[in-house]
Amino acid sequence: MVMVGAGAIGSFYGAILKRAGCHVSVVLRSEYDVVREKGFSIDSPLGDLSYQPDAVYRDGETLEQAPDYVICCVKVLPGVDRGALLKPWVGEHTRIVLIENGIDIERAVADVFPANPLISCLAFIAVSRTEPGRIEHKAFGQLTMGTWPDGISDDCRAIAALFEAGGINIKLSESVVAERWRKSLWNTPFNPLSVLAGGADTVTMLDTEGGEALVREMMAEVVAVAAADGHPMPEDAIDKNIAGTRKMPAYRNSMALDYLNGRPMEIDAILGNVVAIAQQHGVAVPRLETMRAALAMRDVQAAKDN
Ligand SMILES: NC(=O)C1=CN([C@@H]2O[C@H](COP(=O)(O)OP(=O)(O)OC[C@H]3O[C@@H](n4cnc5c(N)ncnc54)[C@H](OP(=O)(O)O)[C@@H]3O)[C@@H](O)[C@H]2O)C=CC1
Ligand SMILES: CC(C)(CO)C(=O)C(=O)O
Repeated sequence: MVMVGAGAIGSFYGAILKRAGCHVSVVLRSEYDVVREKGFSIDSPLGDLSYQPDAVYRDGETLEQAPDYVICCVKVLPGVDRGALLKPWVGEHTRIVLIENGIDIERAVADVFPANPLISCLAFIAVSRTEPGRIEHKAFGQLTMGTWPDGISDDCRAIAALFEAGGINIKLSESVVAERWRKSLWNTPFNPLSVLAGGADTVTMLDTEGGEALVREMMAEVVAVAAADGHPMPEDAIDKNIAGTRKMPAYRNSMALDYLNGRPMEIDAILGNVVAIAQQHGVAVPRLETMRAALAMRDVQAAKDN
């Protein structure tokens, strides 16, 4: 296995594969020296998952023998060409696995590797990097996965079995695109809203006057876009999402953490692509459009200020 991008998600799921007995290599950028020297230190309710990867590479190195699986865990950002990033590590028979948030994020990779099997995964986990090479896994960890654009191939079952052997619950889905819409029902409202509210957690967003109503309205827009795109959701999907979120302790999502740490945010993957699909289908999404424009302004201003 080669993990391309081993921040919070890549290093955590790399640890899981290591527990399953896999040979796990990582491709790193800023953390190359630290991880080469000390490995990853991972605090987790599953136990101490700290490990030394079998090999640590820099971006752009090459391998004599291509791996069976390349697992892409970088943020989905407009300036990041994931196809180019993966290229050195993907051979003729390599299966590509994405563990990343967002809607319609597979196409850019599939276009570069049309002949390689592509497995798309959604992570339901709270994990973050606290310092270089140090990861804090707070809760959850389930992966939902399927072959892109649909079906469950043997390759998909094989990698799912490895994650399960490492202690992770897996949901296999015949339609990973529908699963992305279901996750988007949560991420598309909550992630941008938390940023525009200055890094608000879930309890603040739901309990502030007008907060839950706004989240529900944004969710209704996502439901309408998903349905127009061929992925209708159950009628109680919004109620269930709100009730589920209310049961969780106050939680800051990955975009809120990026914002608070001055890192680029996945605005297009999580919100912009939903707005673009709404426009293709002629679905009105005034709240999502407003959020997208306001977040884009924040990004532009941050770039000017830094
Ligand atoms: N964290 C979480 O709880 C959750 C995250 N997700 C999703 O998972 C995905 C990954 O997120 P997360 O792990 O949190 O993000 P992180 O920022 O923690 O990690 C991203 C990693 O990608 C690396 N990277 C980026 N560009 C390159 C490059 N050119 N070469 C080598 N490495 C590169 C970064 O390196 P560097 O440090 O040098 O920038 C970093 O190690 C995102 O799509 C996110 O939305 C989904 C659910 C929960
Ligand atoms: C659903 C959640 C909150 C964690 O899995 C997430 O996707 C995020 O933090 O962006």
